[in-house]
Amino acid sequence: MPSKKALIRRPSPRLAEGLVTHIEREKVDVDLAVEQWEAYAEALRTHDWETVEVDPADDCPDSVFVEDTVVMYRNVALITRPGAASRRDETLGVEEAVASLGCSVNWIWEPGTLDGGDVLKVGDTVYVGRGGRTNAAGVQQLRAAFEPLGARVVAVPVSKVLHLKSAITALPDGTILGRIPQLDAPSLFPRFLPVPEESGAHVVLLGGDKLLIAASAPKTAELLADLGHEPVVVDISEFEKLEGCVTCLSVRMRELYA
Ligand SMILES: NC(=O)NCCC[C@H](N)C(=O)O
Repeated sequence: MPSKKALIRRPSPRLAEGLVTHIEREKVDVDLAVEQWEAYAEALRTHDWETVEVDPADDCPDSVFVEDTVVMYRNVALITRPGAASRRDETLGVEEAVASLGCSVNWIWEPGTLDGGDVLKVGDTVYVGRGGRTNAAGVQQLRAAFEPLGARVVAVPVSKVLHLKSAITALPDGTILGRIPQLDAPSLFPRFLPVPEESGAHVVLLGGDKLLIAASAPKTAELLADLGHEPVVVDISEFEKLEGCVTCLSVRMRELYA
């Protein structure tokens, strides 16, 4: 059944202590981050997504990046086991939230690790990045959870960026957006549109032609508008300092049985 709910999670007051792996640490303005997060949530609501706030996890600096803690396929919520040990407590509140929305709940178990940022769904194809945060057992467990539901799981090596979705996302027609130098195996993706900026590789599909995209990717927004899409621009500079992007601040739930 179609639904338009999006999980979001308010930034922790300790956001500035969030993990940084592939970029230099820069000072994060937490007040500005909260304003940016509120504007992001408002952009979702403006485009008919009902936002559902997971209880805040104030002791978890990276908890705003809620995408990493759960992967949805149909009405099944796969609670992850984040690759970074410091992020594992984030899943508790998320599990409660998805259960209260009526999802079937499944889990990644030790020794598996998987971050939601490594999972890109394009129709029934589920690409999963095997890299710094997601291990082989995590890939196997994802496959076991979703293939019986009709998914085709394609594992992709990821060594150059934090997550698979740091390098690519997909347009509504399935075209993959990204930058070839950030990919280990670009030939795995059948239809590929190179973008002019790194953060241009990240879009959130809002419905119809509308795509949420970061203010740091103006040339990509222009390119996408020129191809008939409607970019909806949000400034997420404070989250980008922590290797976050537009995708990681929400989890869209499109097939709830509510
Ligand atoms: N899915 C995502 O892109 N998540 C971003 C997570 C950033 C966070 N600082 C981390 O390193 O885990």
